[in-house]
Amino acid sequence: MAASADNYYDALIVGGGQAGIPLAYTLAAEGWSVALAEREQLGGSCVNFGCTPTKAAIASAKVAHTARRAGEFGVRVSGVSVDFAAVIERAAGISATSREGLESGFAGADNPRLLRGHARFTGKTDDGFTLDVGGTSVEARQVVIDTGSRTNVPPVEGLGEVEYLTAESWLSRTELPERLVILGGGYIGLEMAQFYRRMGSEVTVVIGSGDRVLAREDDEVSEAMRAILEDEGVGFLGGSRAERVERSGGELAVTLGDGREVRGTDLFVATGRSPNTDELGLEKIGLEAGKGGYIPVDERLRTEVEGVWAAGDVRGGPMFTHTAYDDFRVLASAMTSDGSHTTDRVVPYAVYTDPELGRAGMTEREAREAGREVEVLRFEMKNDGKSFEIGETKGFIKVIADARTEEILGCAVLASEGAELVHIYIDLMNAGAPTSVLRDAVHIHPTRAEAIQSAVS
Ligand SMILES: Cc1cc2nc3c(=O)[nH]c(=O)nc-3n(C[C@H](O)[C@H](O)[C@H](O)COP(=O)(O)OP(=O)(O)OC[C@H]3O[C@@H](n4cnc5c(N)ncnc54)[C@H](O)[C@@H]3O)c2cc1C
Ligand SMILES: NC(=O)c1ccc[n+]([C@@H]2O[C@H](COP(=O)([O-])OP(=O)(O)OC[C@H]3O[C@@H](n4cnc5c(N)ncnc54)[C@H](O)[C@@H]3O)[C@@H](O)[C@H]2O)c1
Repeated sequence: MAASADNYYDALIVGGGQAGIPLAYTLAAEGWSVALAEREQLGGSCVNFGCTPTKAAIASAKVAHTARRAGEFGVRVSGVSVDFAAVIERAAGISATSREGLESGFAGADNPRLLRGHARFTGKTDDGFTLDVGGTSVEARQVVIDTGSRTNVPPVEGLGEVEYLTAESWLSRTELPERLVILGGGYIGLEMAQFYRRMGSEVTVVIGSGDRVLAREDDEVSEAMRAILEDEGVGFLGGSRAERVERSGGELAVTLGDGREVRGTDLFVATGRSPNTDELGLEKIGLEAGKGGYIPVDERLRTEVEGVWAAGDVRGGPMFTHTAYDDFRVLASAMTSDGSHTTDRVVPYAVYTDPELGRAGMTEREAREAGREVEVLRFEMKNDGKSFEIGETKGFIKVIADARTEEILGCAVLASEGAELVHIYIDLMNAGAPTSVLRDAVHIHPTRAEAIQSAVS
């Protein structure tokens, strides 16, 4: 494919996120003329306010926590205190370094070319699409939508009149909230609850209509996670959504649907994410977003309009960096090769609390609902030698296996470094291997990988 005249491209990628950037380079290397439109910062949610800075901040929280526990290890550390502004500065710095790496890749490059500005469709041509990118008209034969998501602001009365933190804004708050109320008991709510608590804030999480944090997980996982955070002093209110917020004096009062009230100095809204598909001019090309604004795609990430593809958070389904990155591989395969790489995949994920929850596949509830005959295997981390020796005994491992074939259907590793350890199961799942492969293997002693083996032995 030949490079074309100015403002005409073989492919325009809308959004410089986790799928868009690698795809731009891959298509360009295949000889396509490629442009990537980005309205804010390269790297999207993950690099600029999501995975990268949250995990950097969580690392600071772990250091503070470990320093406070030093006495348990016979080490004297006196007067542990947190310089919150420095913690934020470190996290923001790590985020900036990652972003600058992406920026330098595009600097001065002609293919792929970086176009700055909001992109929206303006129409369809005989062999492609026209778009406006920050006031400039652009034409492309194929378009990939990778525009990510934003905080879903719930219909809570008074929310528009008060200041609140979100996933997008937390990095600009350099003063430690004294008493923080978090709306949402999902990934963001829990990770941030433990972070702020370890920094020194008083924290209350309003879970929402249900009573369980991480509502998709099995009851025992949700309950253990809540108990671990309660142990560190995080408060929870479940069973009712927040319905009204008011500021009076220096305080915020959050009223729940059942009349209960929780007060704090600050509010963090973490009630889910909405796809950035409402300002794309999809109607100009006859593409209709589905429920919740997500763009319906097939297993090769084709939308209903030929020549338009969607990747990452906007395509519905799992909203993670690693799934967005795998979407890039699906698209590269579909757009330039035989299309054999599809979204039929084992999807793992982790919640970066301490201990971490590493997860893959079905929960026990999902496996039973799917009619599978299951064997449930469980191992307590307190019974693992290495975990005992290093003082990281919280949590457990749960494996759901097919009772007949021993194939691993799902697993939950709620343990220190659980996000790393779970990969042993993930690789077996991808290989379609039975638990006997792990049972008969020799694992090094003492390691926590022994616990992964003990769970299935
Ligand atoms: C606080 C937080 C923590 C997270 N932690 C993790 C984690 O630990 N692990 C994990 O796997 N996932 C995590 N995620 C999720 C992960 O960040 C997202 O799933 C991932 O970034 C999605 O990638 P994407 O390519 O779909 O979109 P994004 O990376 O968000 O990229 C979309 C880009 O499109 C741009 N854009 C939008 N509309 C337009 C337009 N019209 N024109 C031009 N540009 C546009 C945006 O500015 C943005 O740069 C976290 C998310 C949050 C919010
Ligand atoms: N470690 C990770 O991989 C990671 C970390 C953070 C975010 N993410 C991604 O970001 C997405 C969004 O995370 P999230 O935590 O915002 O969403 P979530 O869907 O995980 O949780 C949303 C929570 O908000 C609650 N809620 C909804 N309305 C409410 C109201 N009015 N009052 C109180 N609570 C209310 C829900 O009951 C639920 O507990 C995740 O699905 C995930 O894909 C991933």
